[in-house]
Amino acid sequence: MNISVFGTGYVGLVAGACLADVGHQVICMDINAERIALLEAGEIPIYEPGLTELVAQNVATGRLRFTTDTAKAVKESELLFIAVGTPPDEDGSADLRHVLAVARSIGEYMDDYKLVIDKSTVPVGTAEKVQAAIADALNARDLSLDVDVCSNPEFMKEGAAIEDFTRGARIVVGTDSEHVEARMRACYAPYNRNHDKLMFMSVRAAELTKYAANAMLATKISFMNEMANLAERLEVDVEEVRRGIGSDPRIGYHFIYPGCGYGGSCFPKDVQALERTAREYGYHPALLSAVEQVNYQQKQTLFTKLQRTLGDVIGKTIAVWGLAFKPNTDDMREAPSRELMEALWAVGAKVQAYDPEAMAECRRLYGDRHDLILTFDRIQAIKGADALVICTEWKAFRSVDFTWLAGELSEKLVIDGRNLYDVGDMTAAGLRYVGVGRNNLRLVNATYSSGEPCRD
Ligand SMILES: NC(=O)C1=CN([C@@H]2O[C@H](COP(=O)(O)OP(=O)(O)OC[C@H]3O[C@@H](n4cnc5c(N)ncnc54)[C@H](O)[C@@H]3O)[C@@H](O)[C@H]2O)C=CC1
Ligand SMILES: O=C(O)[C@H]1O[C@H](OP(=O)(O)OP(=O)(O)OC[C@H]2O[C@@H](n3ccc(=O)[nH]c3=O)[C@H](O)[C@@H]2O)[C@H](O)[C@@H](O)[C@@H]1O
Repeated sequence: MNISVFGTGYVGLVAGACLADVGHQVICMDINAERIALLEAGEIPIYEPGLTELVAQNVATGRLRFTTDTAKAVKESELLFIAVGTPPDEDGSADLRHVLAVARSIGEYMDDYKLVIDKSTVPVGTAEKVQAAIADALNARDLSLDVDVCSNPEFMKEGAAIEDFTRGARIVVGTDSEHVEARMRACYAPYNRNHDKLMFMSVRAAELTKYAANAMLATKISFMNEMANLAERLEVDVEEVRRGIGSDPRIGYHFIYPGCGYGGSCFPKDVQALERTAREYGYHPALLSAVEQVNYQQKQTLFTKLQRTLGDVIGKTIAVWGLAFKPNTDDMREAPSRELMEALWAVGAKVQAYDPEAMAECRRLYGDRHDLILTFDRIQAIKGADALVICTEWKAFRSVDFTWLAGELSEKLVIDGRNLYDVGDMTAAGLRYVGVGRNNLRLVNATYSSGEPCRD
């Protein structure tokens, strides 16, 4: 099939490359000329495991092409995927500017039937707005052409995006048209061989399914972070509780890892946008507000724990391991590391940071500043530091020589935002170790008693 994908970000580029890989003819279009030039030169603007090879292979076969030419992308394909960003607007709702700009361009350039597929995460009712924007542009040209709009939300995770796209649990399509159903079945047939993963539903249900999925996952995380904060006060190790509840298949082990708060480009913005939608429709979303509130509080936990254990962080040098919002990506959008570093800088502390993939992104975000040193490796980040804080659970951080670490850090303090280590091993090496919900803040600081203040 001839497919165009608008937007070559995490979703558009992965979707485009995967669809080309199963035999479709794909054009990836972006208004960012620099990005397209990079892609045409064989460079990938983001870090996503396996993507460089997948793009190269499919460009070589001629099935994957890049362009900044909107008219070409509209005219040459029947299936038009919209995969542009939907960032939060000032009031927290999803900003549909980019989605509707693509819709207008489709109406401006189409000259035969098109099936428009909303892959971006968009609020309930957006497909109708996309249809209206296309119709307006067609009217302005005095044309009446058939066009269908369906919803096909994406559930991939960064760092495992190719695997998720090609072997995801389900493919949700919102449509009430038999023709659209047939075309979408044909498009996804290569991924649908073993069992039927395609789920057809109403357009509005598909749009809400995407937000409900992200909100449910964010709720699990905030719930577990709340348990961690409680466990700390009850002198319980939350990791034991995690194993205890995860073993119940009704709960499961996924997304119950306590930590320093969820980040990334989606959970924060999608929970906020769903909350906004609820309010718009006269419903008070008590649970969603609490999920957000717990996460806001959790993102401060690393700095609070540092302050509580060190007393004062002014003038200290803090080593930070992990800058990306999660492992296997270079994405630092809403990353807990940013909250920590900005809080440290505000009180006059220095940061020595290392991340296997996000160093360039960190430099792009913060530029050259005297209180940020990006080191060549994780070892260099420790040299001359007073304490270590772990923000991202990259595999390479899992095995460490604790005795060496205790010898290097002047305060012998490790704040572990991802609970990577065993409390006993760390203390045996002479380290003061503070995890999240690990019942050990009291051990490292006798003055700690009342816990962190609750945010109203
Ligand atoms: N990042 C992720 O893992 C996932 C994201 N999503 C959703 O998918 C959508 C896209 O997300 P990302 O790929 O992360 O965004 P992104 O910000 O990485 O990329 C968006 C791209 O769209 C381009 N763009 C903007 N306006 C355009 C236009 N008029 N025509 C063509 N290109 C245009 C931008 O230049 C940019 O390259 C969002 O709605 C997001 O919520 C859904 C599932 C996973
Ligand atoms: O809509 C989206 O963009 C995507 O959002 C998430 O994917 P992503 O943000 O890439 O990454 P996740 O693995 O879900 O992690 C999100 C955040 O939650 C945190 N997390 C995750 C799991 C957990 O148990 N604990 C926890 O704190 C991670 O550290 C990270 O900061 C969803 O998992 C995807 O299904 C969805 O498609």
